[in-house]
Amino acid sequence: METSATSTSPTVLEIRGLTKFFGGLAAVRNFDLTLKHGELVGLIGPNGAGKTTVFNMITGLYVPTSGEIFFNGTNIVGLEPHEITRMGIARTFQNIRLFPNLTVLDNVRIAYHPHCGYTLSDGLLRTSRFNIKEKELTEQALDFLSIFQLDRIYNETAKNLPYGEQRRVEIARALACNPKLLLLDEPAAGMNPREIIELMDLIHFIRERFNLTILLIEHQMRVVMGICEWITVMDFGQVIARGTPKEIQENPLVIEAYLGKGVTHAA
Ligand SMILES: Nc1ncnc2c1ncn2[C@@H]1O[C@H](COP(=O)(O)OP(=O)(O)OP(=O)(O)O)[C@@H](O)[C@H]1O
Repeated sequence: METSATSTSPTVLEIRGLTKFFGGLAAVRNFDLTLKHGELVGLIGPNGAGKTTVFNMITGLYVPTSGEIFFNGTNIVGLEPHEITRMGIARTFQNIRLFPNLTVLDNVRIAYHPHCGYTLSDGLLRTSRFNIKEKELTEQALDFLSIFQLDRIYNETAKNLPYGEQRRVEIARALACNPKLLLLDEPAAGMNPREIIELMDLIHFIRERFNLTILLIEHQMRVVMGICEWITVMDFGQVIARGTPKEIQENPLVIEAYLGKGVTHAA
């Protein structure tokens, strides 16, 4: 399978012994993962396996009970979500979290605002600096939208878009933060077959265009098996298998984890 990562690519993310308890429940236990620059890796497992909890710990929404998460060599455990975003980790959510009543353009412009270059008082007083910077921001956001072929619908209200386009806007907004690592949480959920094919092309495209490393949670096996170079499988909070898509499809522990729970689309 085509990959932009090689065995000598630098390590972007290294997770060691990551554990999260909610009361007596070990949602994630002793989780390890290493991502090399440019890799596209899948994280799969039955419902409740602990995948989103891993994402929530990487992005600082949950503080791990124990364990370490190194991003480009820095342990990011204990940092605030906005600090982690600023360091270069972006994510999308299982349920799309756009601002439904804002336009496509404004949804993306928001991602640029921490770097907008004007102060609150500039904004309140509508100074010339505010006007110049806002114009620059709009042009930058429109250029960015054109990369995703979303410029033609820049003025549409987000909630009125078809599901697949909302996902594209959400991915564009995540990339506007200029991340080095992108975490995608079930991007194909709710998509029709045509949207799924477009999504697979988009994920390949953004990896190359933005020189990204991507970690993907996905229940749609067609997507995971079709685009990921490596897959890690979780069940009941623990890693039960790692390997290539082919190895994972043939792994008896994986088949049992899925079939045992009545999910028949794993193989
Ligand atoms: N904030 C929380 N408080 C208590 N329990 C939680 C919390 N978040 C997750 N859990 C529990 O942790 C376990 C793992 O949940 P998680 O959402 O990480 O699974 P998942 O693999 O992402 O599942 P799915 O594929 O259904 O999204 C589940 O039993 C879940 O109920």
